[in-house]
Amino acid sequence: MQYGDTFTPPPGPSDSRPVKPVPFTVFTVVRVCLFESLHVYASVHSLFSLYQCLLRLLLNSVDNKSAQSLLNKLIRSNLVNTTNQVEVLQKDPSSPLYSVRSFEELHLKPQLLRGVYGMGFNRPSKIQETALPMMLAEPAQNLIAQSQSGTGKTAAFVLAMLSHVDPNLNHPQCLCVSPTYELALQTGKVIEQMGKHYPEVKLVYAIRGNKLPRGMKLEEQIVIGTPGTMLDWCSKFRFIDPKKIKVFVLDEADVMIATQGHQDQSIRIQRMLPKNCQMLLFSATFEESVWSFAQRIVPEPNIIKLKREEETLDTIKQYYVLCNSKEEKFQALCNIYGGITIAQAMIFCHTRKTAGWLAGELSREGHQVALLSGEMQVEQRAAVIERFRDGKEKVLVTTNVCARGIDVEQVSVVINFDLPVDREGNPDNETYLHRIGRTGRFGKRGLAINMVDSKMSMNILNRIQDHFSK
Ligand SMILES: Nc1ncnc2c1ncn2[C@@H]1O[C@H](COP(=O)(O)OP(=O)(O)OP(=O)(O)O)[C@@H](O)[C@H]1O
Repeated sequence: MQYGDTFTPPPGPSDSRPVKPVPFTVFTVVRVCLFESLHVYASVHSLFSLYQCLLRLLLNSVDNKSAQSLLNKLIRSNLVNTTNQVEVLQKDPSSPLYSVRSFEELHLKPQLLRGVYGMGFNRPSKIQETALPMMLAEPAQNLIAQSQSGTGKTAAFVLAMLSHVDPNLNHPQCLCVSPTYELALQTGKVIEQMGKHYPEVKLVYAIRGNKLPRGMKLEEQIVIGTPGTMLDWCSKFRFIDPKKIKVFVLDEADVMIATQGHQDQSIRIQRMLPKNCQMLLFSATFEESVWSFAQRIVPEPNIIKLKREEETLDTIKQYYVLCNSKEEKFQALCNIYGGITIAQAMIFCHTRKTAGWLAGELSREGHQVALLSGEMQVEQRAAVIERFRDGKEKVLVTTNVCARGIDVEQVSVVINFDLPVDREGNPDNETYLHRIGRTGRFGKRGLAINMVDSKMSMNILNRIQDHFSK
């Protein structure tokens, strides 16, 4: 058994965004140094422990208890001090959570400021402090924005929508298009939480299953949904008058274009909107295809883009475990099961079949796991995610259906039981990034474990490493 630690020091200050650095006070430097030393100690210690744990597995002295207790230590050391860590990261110019401003300085409405603080947000993240002034400017400015998974994009555009809405007008004014039913519901929840003290603003979901009577005109100011239903509501059923829309948000653009039909539907919605409607597009990754889609849909945009090496988060440690077969991967997983369930874990498989098999085998071993895969009804999928979010299940076995956007704060471990590959068997770098981004949300520490079972999968992992230069 071998391990690969891809941890590299955080990159230097980014020049890709117009952020003014603040002078570091002695106090800040001392705090950061102290934190970093503790962090390095914890990392070295953790690495050593993981190495031992993996070595034991290799030597086939599969001693469940000690392997588990070592991994437990590793994971615990990654779970402590998260609040402190977020605070430190928000003061570190190289962090995506860095901020020189407070929410007060962003001139939010008082009701929204209360909503933000009520959610426990102390300071904006980099994407929030950079994007919000552009999104709230008059006249409206368009934006194409990239930021790493879990750095606060959703919160940013939700704030923008809530800021622009006129609560005295009872018709849709903001449309937000998400690639999946689950993501639409999740964003809706953020709108509800953030708009808690702004009850005049109402929200409706344009998602499959939400059937409205013919001829109805919506009174809610914000509509959030998936592209197909949103398009029907704007054109076929005319529940929405697209000419009255002020803000159009396209979330997870990379996922959107990966789904058959979503790209065209989004473009058709956009074509119905007035010229002065504000267009906002967000994505965690920007391959060439996403980029050209973004430019088609967002005219004259402001652009916030990351450099390639900034795409992965340094708060997520990435390892790999070498095995020889699917069964060996399963055995290795059983050995570390106690560790991964200290908090919550997501296990990604390439196919529904493997996910079903793995969930079945883990259950037979007496482990309590949840299974989420594409063939389930959307309502069933939402219920599984809800149970997982409430912590009723500690482990979720899934396919790529859950790789993107799902925000469950307590996920501290992501396991790639199968590495992500595209239809041609090439590494799927974007999916890799989205999968590991389910952990390490907003500065929390996370662990990603990749299971390698052949020369071919080792080659794929190496290519993923090369792609991100990490
Ligand atoms: N300023 C903030 N302070 C503290 N927590 C925050 C802040 N902004 C967002 N969060 C929290 O961080 C987590 C990730 O935020 P969010 O879902 O907005 O990120 P995202 O960039 O949209 O992620 P993804 O790319 O995976 O969709 C959420 O749990 C959110 O509540």
